[in-house]
Amino acid sequence: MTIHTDTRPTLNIIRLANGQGLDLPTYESKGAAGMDLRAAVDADAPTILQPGKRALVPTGFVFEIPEGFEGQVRPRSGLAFKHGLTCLNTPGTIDSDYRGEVKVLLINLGEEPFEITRGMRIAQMVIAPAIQAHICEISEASATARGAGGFGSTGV
Ligand SMILES: O=c1ccn([C@H]2C[C@H](O)[C@@H](COP(=O)(O)OP(=O)(O)OP(=O)(O)O)O2)c(=O)[nH]1
Ligand SMILES: [Mg+2]
Repeated sequence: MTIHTDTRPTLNIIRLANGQGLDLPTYESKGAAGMDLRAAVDADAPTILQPGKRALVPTGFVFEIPEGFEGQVRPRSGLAFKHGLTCLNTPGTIDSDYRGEVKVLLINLGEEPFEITRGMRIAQMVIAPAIQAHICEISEASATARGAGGFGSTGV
């Protein structure tokens, strides 16, 4: 017998005035890691992103990320592949104590202007565990086989 229990954390979200009528963020498949975020730009005034330019695109929602987790805002590969559209600060970090509107910092690395219309799925957000470390200054780092070797020190 299989006992199914829903162990997913709850994500409370608050719809803002500019989010009225927008679909909620959605997991587009059963196993999708990220929920797609939609552009809450004005329906009558799409954002035109010129090549090389960036824009902070509103999503229309406040997300109450559960304590012990973060939201990671990441690009959608289809938009990146087809149009060169990506998130400049990827992954964007949404703190669990942030109570402002989640926004997506998009940049057009393609050759053509890109039109961002209302409701367009512009990015995705992954909910991931995030722990805070106890930060403790000490005088000397402990010895390891790697030591200070990095940046290719183990070869190719
Ligand atoms: O893509 C992003 C990245 C951040 N944020 C919001 C949520 C996050 O909790 C807050 C702060 O982000 P971050 O710590 O990356 O920016 P900062 O430059 O360090 O700003 P702050 O001094 O406010 O922490 O901004 C977004 O809406 N979208
Ligand atoms: Mg910060």
